[in-house]
Amino acid sequence: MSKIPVILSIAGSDSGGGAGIEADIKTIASLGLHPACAITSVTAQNTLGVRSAYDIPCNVIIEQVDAVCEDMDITWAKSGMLSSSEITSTVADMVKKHKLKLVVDPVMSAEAGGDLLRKEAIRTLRDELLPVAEVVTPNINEANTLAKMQIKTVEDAKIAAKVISKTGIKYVIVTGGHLDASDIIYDSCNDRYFTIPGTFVEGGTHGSGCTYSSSLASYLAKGHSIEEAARMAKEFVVEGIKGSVPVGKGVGPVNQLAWLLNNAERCITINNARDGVQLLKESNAFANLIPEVGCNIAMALPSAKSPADVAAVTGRIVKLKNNAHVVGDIEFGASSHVARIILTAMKYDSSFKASVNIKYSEAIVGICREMGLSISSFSRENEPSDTHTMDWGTSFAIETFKSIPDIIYDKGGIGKEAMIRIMGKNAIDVAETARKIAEKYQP
Ligand SMILES: Cc1ncc(COP(=O)(O)O)c(N)n1
Repeated sequence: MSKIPVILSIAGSDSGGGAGIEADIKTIASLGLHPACAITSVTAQNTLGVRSAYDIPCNVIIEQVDAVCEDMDITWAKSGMLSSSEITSTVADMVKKHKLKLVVDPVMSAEAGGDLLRKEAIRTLRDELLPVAEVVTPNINEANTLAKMQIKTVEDAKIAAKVISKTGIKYVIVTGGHLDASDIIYDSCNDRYFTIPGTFVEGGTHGSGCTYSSSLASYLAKGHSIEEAARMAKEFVVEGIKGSVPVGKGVGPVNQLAWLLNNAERCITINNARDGVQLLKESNAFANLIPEVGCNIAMALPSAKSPADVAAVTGRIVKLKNNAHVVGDIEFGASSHVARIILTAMKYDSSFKASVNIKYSEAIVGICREMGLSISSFSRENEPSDTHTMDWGTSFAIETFKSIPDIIYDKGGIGKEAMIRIMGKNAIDVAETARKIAEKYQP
């Protein structure tokens, strides 16, 4: 059995389940690593703010860290809420004792309101904890406090990162949720900066700092460079913010499982497209249905919004010596034509996530009719000038039929090959239909 890294989170508990230890455990587990934890404070908290906090006695924090470090092989840890100078100092001692590589999230207050750090502990954080840590991940407000600055621009954030690095820490990452959404990394060993670009996204952000720092520690534990880990951690948080669901009356919590679920959906979708392609490849007759321009089979993610969310064959499927020849791999964003057809159909019925285009002939349409498939069509001559043919044509055929038909065809136009599209719920279904049509077709 191969071992998986264990990440130790030394942080406070959020009874609301959005931030703190609860966020860290979900994040680390989602990334396939084992989360261990040492609780520093128990907060009575919800999405509206912190009601109270009970600090765990230092000896109990020490016992928790000793217990897991003496048993498990732990290299990377992260710290979150360390409310007092004593707790901060204790954690610094434990980091040294167990030779932990530490990512520090310098938690100071809860986003929804409530201080989580006593003022006098800021000095201990700066003087004792940062010198023994690897990375610190302040947001703009935290960077202002640590660097004693008022950051207004990305240039200011760079200066602040360098100021904070004077504590002796290797990397300072100023997260940019308040500036232009990019994150600034300062590497003090090599005196260089990296910028991780980003765009603002809508969604719940409670727990975003905790989620970022624990995903960063996880990616570092997996062996990624600081730049790679920071890019991937940002992506993890962005998916969590986009995927957040409101669970209270205040600031919505980041959904730490969104990244994992999206990944699972992507695997399911790619595998389905791959199985569909395999069916077409194995069919002896399918090559006879391949149009001059080639064909593609595509399968969309359930939440697909653009061709980037649709898996298809990168170089289409072409006819080569009477065989179906698959050119390239199956990837997201590989099709624009078939992807647009699916995206349009999904606006009417989101369960129709797949399509394959095949050659048009009256005989083939006749076979479809005999097979009992529902059929609709559009004519390129009627297309308004300001539209995209596949968006308009698919909509037209669906609206005339009053639901999504199995088959949408058009007879082509000047320089445009006539085409049939098979519509379906997944790539295996549409490939099966294509195979059955092919078996009945005598070219
Ligand atoms: C126990 C604990 N740790 C950290 C945070 C900060 O998270 P946020 O700033 O998103 O509220 C929190 N609210 N509670």
